[in-house]
Amino acid sequence: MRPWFPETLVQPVRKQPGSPNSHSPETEAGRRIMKTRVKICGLTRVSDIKAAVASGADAIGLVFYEPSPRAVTIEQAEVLARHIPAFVSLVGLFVNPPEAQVRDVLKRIPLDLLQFHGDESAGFCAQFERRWIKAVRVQQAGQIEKAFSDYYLASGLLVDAWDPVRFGGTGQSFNWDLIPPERTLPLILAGGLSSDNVFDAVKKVRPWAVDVSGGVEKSKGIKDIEKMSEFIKEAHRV
Ligand SMILES: O=C(O)c1ccccc1N[C@@H]1O[C@H](COP(=O)(O)O)[C@@H](O)[C@H]1O
Repeated sequence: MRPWFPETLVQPVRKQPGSPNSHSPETEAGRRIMKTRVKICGLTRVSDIKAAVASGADAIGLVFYEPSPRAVTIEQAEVLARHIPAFVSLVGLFVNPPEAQVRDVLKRIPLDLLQFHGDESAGFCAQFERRWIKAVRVQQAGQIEKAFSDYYLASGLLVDAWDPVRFGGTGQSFNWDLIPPERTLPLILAGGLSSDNVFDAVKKVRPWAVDVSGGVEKSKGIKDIEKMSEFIKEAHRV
């Protein structure tokens, strides 16, 4: 298994002969230099997008899954997308979508990344000529290792809590001990994160990025400016 690590993003640090790779996140140098990326998901208002960007969000997620209380229409998304500045990524979240739905959204919304949060196959995810990440709803040991292999063409693997009814956005966390330390793709940690636990989560899991929805809301689909700002501060404090 070829471990994934963004070596180009880490300042080269001279390595002592015989010491571990100084570019690894497990080393002191890696720890000092890595900044955990933050995605805020499920925004429905321009004012929330502006606040998330001003707080330092690296990515904004729009939900194209109708049963979600955070879902937006293509028309709403067109307006929201105009407020995403350069160097902030716009992510479109789908759950088991018909192929035509993804294509319709892509025709009108300048998405940087597709997030597939259902039971989509790797072949399905890879057909849109757009970078994509795959969510795994973690229930048992070994599932994440298998997903690293099944979805090796993804730009990242998102790990979220499993729920018998809902596909995500549940506000529930899961057992982080099930996350393997060896990773072949950038790992995005999600599920029940908030400013209360994101520091511990980043410290323990050392993810490439964190993704939050419910933990920074006032009510479903309505974000709380203070909570977003506090969340990003805490994620970067590690
Ligand atoms: O946000 C939603 O409504 C949603 C609906 C269906 C699938 C995924 C959804 N959101 C994603 O779920 C995780 C965890 O969210 P939370 O922080 O626990 O509320 C996150 O990756 C969202 O992008």
